[in-house]
Amino acid sequence: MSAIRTEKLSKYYGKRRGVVELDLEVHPGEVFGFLGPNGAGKTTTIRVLLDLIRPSSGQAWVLGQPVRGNARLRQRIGYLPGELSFYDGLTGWELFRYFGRLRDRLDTAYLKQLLERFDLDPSRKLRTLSKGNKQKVGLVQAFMHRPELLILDEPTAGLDPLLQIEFQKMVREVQWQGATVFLSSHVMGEVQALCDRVGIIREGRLVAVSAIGELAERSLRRVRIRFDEAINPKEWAQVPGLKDLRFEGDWLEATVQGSLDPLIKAAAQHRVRDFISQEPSLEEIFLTYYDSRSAA
Ligand SMILES: Nc1ncnc2c1ncn2[C@@H]1O[C@H](COP(=O)(O)OP(=O)(O)OP(=O)(O)O)[C@@H](O)[C@H]1O
Repeated sequence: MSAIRTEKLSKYYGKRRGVVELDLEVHPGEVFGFLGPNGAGKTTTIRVLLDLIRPSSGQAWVLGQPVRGNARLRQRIGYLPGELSFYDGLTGWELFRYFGRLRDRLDTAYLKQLLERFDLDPSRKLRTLSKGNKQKVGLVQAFMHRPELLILDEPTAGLDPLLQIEFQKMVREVQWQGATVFLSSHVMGEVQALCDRVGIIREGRLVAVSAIGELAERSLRRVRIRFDEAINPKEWAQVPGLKDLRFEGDWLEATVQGSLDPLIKAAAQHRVRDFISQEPSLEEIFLTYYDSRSAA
């Protein structure tokens, strides 16, 4: 059983594209990052998964069940919306009690523990809270019933760095306890730190799904090699996968696409004194991927 599955899922708002023929699969127990620029279709996908909007065509399943008209599924999902403003007139407590009633479950001890972890005062009306504090309310309500699946739309938007770390700890804990986490994000560092796999969505279409490590392998990395002697530039022109070659005395610098192997084999013909390979950040990976797709 998949935690989330969509099949040829499309959503149009009139003529405007939301998402197009999305085939998505999230495995139970994984943390899956859903990445894409503004307007790519992340929120649209999430809203379909929660049955808040209906797709134009295609289907979606959550925890093995069709999402359509399946209100009971919501009790098993923790959802952090991008915007909580709908509940502005309530205090934190009122909101938590309201959700407790909706879900038929309120574990006050666990709730208090979450409030403490997120350093949140639940007695204030949501309207009076800063963006960061509102986000904390949203996170607490998403986690408080220990859901099997968490669907989080931009979970750390507005959180300070310490709370971002606390959030990451929470995600790891619930994953350890068996939950699945699906999160949309622009924050590459967070995705890199947390996610097992990522899906990249662009203009409504899923353009890549990959384990974080594999994504890194496919992308560019900057390499610097220092040799024991000055080197001859001509020798390197034929090495596959090298771009932007630069030579400075006994240093060679290059951008490598794909496998490092040809470069390492060529370098091994000489005495190597130093070798520096810079792991691409997810941001670079992302840009590389987008650039190569748009050039194609
Ligand atoms: N209610 C709506 N009516 C019309 N168009 C919409 C509506 N909601 C979304 N769209 C359009 O659908 C596309 C996908 O939007 P969506 O909000 O899903 O993207 P997103 O990836 O979540 O972006 P962001 O990161 O900015 O939240 C966009 O072109 C957007 O303008």
